[in-house]
Amino acid sequence: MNQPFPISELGASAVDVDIRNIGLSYGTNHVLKGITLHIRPGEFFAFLGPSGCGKTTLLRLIAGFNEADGGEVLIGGQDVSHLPPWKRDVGMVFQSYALWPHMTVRRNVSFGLEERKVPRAEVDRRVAAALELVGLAHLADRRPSQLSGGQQQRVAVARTIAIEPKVLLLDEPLSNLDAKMRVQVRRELRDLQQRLGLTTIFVTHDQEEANTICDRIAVMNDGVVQQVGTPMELYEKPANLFVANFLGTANILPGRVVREGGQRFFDIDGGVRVPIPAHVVVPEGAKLVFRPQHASLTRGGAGDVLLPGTIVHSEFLGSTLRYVVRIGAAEVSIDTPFHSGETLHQTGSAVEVSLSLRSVLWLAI
Ligand SMILES: Nc1ncnc2c1ncn2[C@@H]1O[C@H](COP(=O)(O)OP(=O)(O)OP(=O)(O)O)[C@@H](O)[C@H]1O
Repeated sequence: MNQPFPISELGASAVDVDIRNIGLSYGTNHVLKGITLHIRPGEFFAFLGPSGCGKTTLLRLIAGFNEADGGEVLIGGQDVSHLPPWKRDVGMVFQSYALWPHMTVRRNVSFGLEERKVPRAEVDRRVAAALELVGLAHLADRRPSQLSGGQQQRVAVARTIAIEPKVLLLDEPLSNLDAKMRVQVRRELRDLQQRLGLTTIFVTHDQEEANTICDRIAVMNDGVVQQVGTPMELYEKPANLFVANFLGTANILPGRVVREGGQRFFDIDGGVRVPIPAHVVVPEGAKLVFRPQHASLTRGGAGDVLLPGTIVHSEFLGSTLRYVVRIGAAEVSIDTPFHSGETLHQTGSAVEVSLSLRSVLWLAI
């Protein structure tokens, strides 16, 4: 997929997608609860969230396959909320690929163009260009059953970009591929999207997939957008516990803020007390949250926050030592870099978990 891009000047006309206060219910099941998002022109954007949170429903709604109870969808500034799918200029790649089994690869790609009454010479040009772009020109005469999963996925992409959509919608396009193929195809998708400069929305429940290929991510849960940001923003500054947990591993210590003698403390459930410096803001109901790699283990060591604990489990993972440590009533994971000659702390030994206050997140639900 490294050929120069020969299809028309899609990138030059990249459009934005504006989703305004979208609501959708199936009976009493409120699947989308007032979703508002702005996807920038040429952006690779992900809807990320657990199964059932409403991502596919939202994607299908942008495509025109679902109708909202309220709200608007604008593509390139045009309100398409009441237009049928074929009038929206969007292309959707389905999880199942939905290829015609009895047609060759070439016919699968040309079919949609013929249906649209595109002139023959233009069909041939676009099909050749799309197949070239996904690196499948040499397999144009095969049928889908004679292709690997990754190749079938590329046919589905070729068929979609051949219609020259303004927006590309991808519904978990990698989920039917094995782990190795997923990594390869996701790179190809990113590369293709960059060369096309095509506004692309990608649905996934896999944080690694979203992190590696998308510019920005909307993290969704239960029909609500929890946070929008770049992968790094979401990881470093999660807005709440759900986002912290969904993107990477988060250690969560429940407890409560208490005041004694003019000083604030965070009493971790189970009896460990941490002083809270005056300048630190702790929201109502917050828990003490930190990433495994932001802590270290010391015996009488230094750190803004020192939490006494007991080693529950330890593992040597090559470059990293992973510990599970009991602190109060909770268990946390700590990853420390392995230095040559170092030995593991033994299970049952008393340690101190050392944290810098800068790496502590005070997050409520
Ligand atoms: N046609 C439908 N009729 C009734 N309920 C539906 C319909 N389509 C989806 N739902 C419900 O809407 C909710 C959201 O479904 P949706 O497919 O959007 O979730 P998702 O986040 O894409 O999940 P997954 O990752 O499992 O595909 C679910 O509770 C689902 O059961």
